[in-house]
Amino acid sequence: MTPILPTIQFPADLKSKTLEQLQQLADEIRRFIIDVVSVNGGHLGASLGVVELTIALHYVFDTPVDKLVWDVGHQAYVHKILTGRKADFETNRQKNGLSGFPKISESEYDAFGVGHSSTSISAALGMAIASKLKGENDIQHVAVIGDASIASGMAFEALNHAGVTNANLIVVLNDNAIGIDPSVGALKSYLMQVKQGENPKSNNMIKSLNFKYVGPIDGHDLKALIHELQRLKAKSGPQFLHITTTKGKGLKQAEENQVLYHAPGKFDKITGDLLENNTQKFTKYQDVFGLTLLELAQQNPKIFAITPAMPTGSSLKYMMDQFPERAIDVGIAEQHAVTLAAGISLGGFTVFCAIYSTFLQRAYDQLIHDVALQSIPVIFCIDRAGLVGEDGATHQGVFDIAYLQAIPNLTILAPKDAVELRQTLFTLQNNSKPVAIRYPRGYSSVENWKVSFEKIDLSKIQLIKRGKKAAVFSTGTILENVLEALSFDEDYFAVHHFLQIKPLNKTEIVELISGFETIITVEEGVIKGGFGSVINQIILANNINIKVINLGVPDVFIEHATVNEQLKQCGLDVEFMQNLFKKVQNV
Ligand SMILES: Cc1ncc(C[n+]2csc(CCOP(=O)(O)OP(=O)(O)O)c2C)c(N)n1
Ligand SMILES: CC(=O)[C@@H](O)[C@H](O)COP(=O)(O)O
Ligand SMILES: [Mg+2]
Repeated sequence: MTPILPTIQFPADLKSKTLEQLQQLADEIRRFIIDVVSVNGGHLGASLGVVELTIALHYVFDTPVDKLVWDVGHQAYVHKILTGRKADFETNRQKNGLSGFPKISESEYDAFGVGHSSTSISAALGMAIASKLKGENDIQHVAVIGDASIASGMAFEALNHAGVTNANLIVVLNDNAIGIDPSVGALKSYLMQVKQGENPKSNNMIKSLNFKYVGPIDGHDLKALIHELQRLKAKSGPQFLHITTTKGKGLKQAEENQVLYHAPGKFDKITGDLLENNTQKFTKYQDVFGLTLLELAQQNPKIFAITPAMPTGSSLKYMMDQFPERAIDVGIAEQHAVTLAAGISLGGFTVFCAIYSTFLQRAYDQLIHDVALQSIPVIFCIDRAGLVGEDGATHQGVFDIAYLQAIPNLTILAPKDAVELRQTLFTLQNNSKPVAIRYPRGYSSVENWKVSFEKIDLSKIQLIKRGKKAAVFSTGTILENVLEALSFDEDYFAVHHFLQIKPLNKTEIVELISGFETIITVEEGVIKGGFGSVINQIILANNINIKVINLGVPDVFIEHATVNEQLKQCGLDVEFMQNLFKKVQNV
């Protein structure tokens, strides 16, 4: 058989192909994605599940004039391959390479930038409303959204709005019955019923929101997909196509173990077997959190824990397996998770709410209005805080210190290592105020982190290294880089670790600073409004005449690359810091 993929650069190249050729193309694209992702890593299962859908969409619609908006965008590899980026696909998620998500600046075919979920219907509806206003009545606007993402508040808000418009919006629900972890909630059972034909058409929830509903149809049946999409294209107003697909389709292991193969890392492209990660250092921070919380929950029946859709990613799964009544996944619902935590806390439980730093951005009002304002002692376990690597700008956990800093009543903690994270979790069990603990993506370099529990003084500023002339004020795990960078120094630089970023004891800090010529603050978060900014304010308010250097993430979005490359870009790597320290010391 002559390969089809080499003949395809852009969607226009699809139009002349026969159904059989398009089916062959689907197989070739699957092979191509498996070949590249097995070597580079990245999101696998979601893209393998939408190969036929993506071909059908680009075959039927006239992109980029018709707008195609992917939800989350982790399933858009096929879309990238079909829209002029096949040759660059090997650079996916690498520095200066393709982004792992659709991005307006990368291609005119990427109608909307994504990474966080449940935005697609709002964005596509907005585009559809704009098209109507401009009299562009022939343009279609398609949002492709998964079954886990459509259960989120934003998606519901958009459906509710779309139903009272005459906008040319087509929502394609890609229902594979799983998110990263198994989908949860009542909507999941509803979709199940619809698929099993148990739900009478008159009782269709989507229809009752004024959408024309079609489905469910087999999302791997190219012929059926093309037929339905052609029909929908010719109609106007809000329409809804429900398709069913298999996440990981085409790679046996990915189909059978969908959670693991959501983003499996490197694997054998033939067998699908995962390859060992040789660079791995001891235990992931998420496991230090998840396994410690499990131990605490075994001892303390008052502990309750919540994750919005990341049981595996946050390692809350350990507690969920043993205590399903006290550890729950609420789905992609960060806002709900935060307010729910407040409610359960008021009911007398010690609530740990595990959220990635980047996703907590969604729940800022809930943090302020529902938790901090009422000083409800929820414990936020902020995972993936700092630079996250290949997911890039949409997923960086670099804003939390700055956005939490502004909230009264809230304590912010950033442990220096795995042991301190463990002891912090233990210490906080009887806490009476809201608190946020931030810890990074990736591995701890401490091997024996499972030490006996001990209460620690959270607010104590820790003297890590003595020095006479300059002081480094560091917070969080970036301390490791600071100490490595200072390996040359005997007693010029003092190093202090701030486990507690907020509140700070101003008098203690003023005393600490006195006697030094230079202060260098270091944090793995944005400089503007971060830890360093607060130290600067104290220095200014107290009229202290001292040289100050703030290290942190600069005022730009940090794109995809390895964490080490990103640290370098931000001047937080060992080499940069060492050169800086030497310059300060004048050696
Ligand atoms: C606001 C937000 N919360 C959490 C995530 C993490 N996340 C990425 S993909 C995903 C699951 C999406 O499931 P679904 O919509 O069903 O798509 P599928 O992966 O099954 O194709 C989650 C929870 C996110 N990207 N955005
Ligand atoms: C697309 C998405 O939002 C998630 O799949 C995310 O990439 C997970 O990140 P971690 O790999 O840090 O769990
Ligand atoms: Mg899904």
